[in-house]
Amino acid sequence: MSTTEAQSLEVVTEDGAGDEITISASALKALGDRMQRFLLEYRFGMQEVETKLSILREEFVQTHEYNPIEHVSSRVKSIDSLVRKLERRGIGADFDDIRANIHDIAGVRVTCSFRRDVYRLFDLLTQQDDITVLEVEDFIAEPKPNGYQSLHTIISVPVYLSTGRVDVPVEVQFRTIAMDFWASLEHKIYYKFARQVPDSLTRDLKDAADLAAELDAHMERLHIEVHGVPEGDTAPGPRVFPV
Ligand SMILES: Nc1nc2c(ncn2[C@@H]2O[C@H](COP(=O)(O)OP(=O)(O)OP(=O)(O)O)[C@@H](O)[C@H]2O)c(=O)[nH]1
Ligand SMILES: Nc1ncnc2c1ncn2[C@@H]1O[C@H](COP(=O)(O)OP(=O)(O)OP(=O)(O)O)[C@@H](O)[C@H]1O
Repeated sequence: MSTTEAQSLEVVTEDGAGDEITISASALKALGDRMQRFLLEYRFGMQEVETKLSILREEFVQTHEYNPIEHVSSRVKSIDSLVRKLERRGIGADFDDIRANIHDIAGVRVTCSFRRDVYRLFDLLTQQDDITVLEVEDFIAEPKPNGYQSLHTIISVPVYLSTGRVDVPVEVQFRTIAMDFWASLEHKIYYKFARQVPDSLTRDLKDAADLAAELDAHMERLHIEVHGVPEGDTAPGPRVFPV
């Protein structure tokens, strides 16, 4: 097949109907290449944040003999998930529109030991002078109605490419192990019920989130009883964020 040969593609739309579109193989390849290139910038932004966190973690262990990070996970949003979000928000498939409107294509999740570590790590990351904080949502101070808790921020990180500097938005979610435990299971339940969770289950999930928050507070109290407040810890909890 030549690279310019026209290809007929069957595209299945939301209502299950099939649309026929015709596209040349070279146009298809160019689109694929642009998409890869588009996502690559987000991968680099995500890697920058991962490196910053791993430096903080190592330095913490060396200096304070304490590791406030339980684990870090990250992902670049899949094309499927991105397309679903664009449809949900009524955004067209234009790269500039996607860049301007979707800020969680690169995502990093930092699971900390205790609530105070969540805020401390947030400060240590966001106060670095090559980072710009674009948005903060504190769902720990104000949990979502279903009980979801986490501290979310969208930060912009500079990435230096052969073509120059690009500033890449990265969503960073900070949470404790208990918050992560709840959110992971809730996510599974939510998808099991195709986002239509029965009311009784919603109430049970909220109760479970409250229990997780109590457990966090309890374990943190015990930790402080045994180890005291960590040296240099001046950021124990929620406050007004400068955004
Ligand atoms: N398990 C779970 N995760 C959540 C919940 N709310 C938010 N999240 C996570 O946090 C991310 C960002 O949430 P929001 O700040 O509400 O995001 P948004 O961009 O305003 O809206 P959406 O991403 O469309 O939900 C989501 O993509 C999830 O990964 C929740 O109720 N349960
Ligand atoms: N900031 C993040 N860091 C690390 N993992 C994440 C982050 N955000 C979501 N995830 C995880 O990545 C996986 C894929 O999530 P996906 O991007 O498809 O949807 P979502 O972010 O949960 O929802 P939405 O479509 O509402 O943005 C899920 O397991 C989700 O928990």
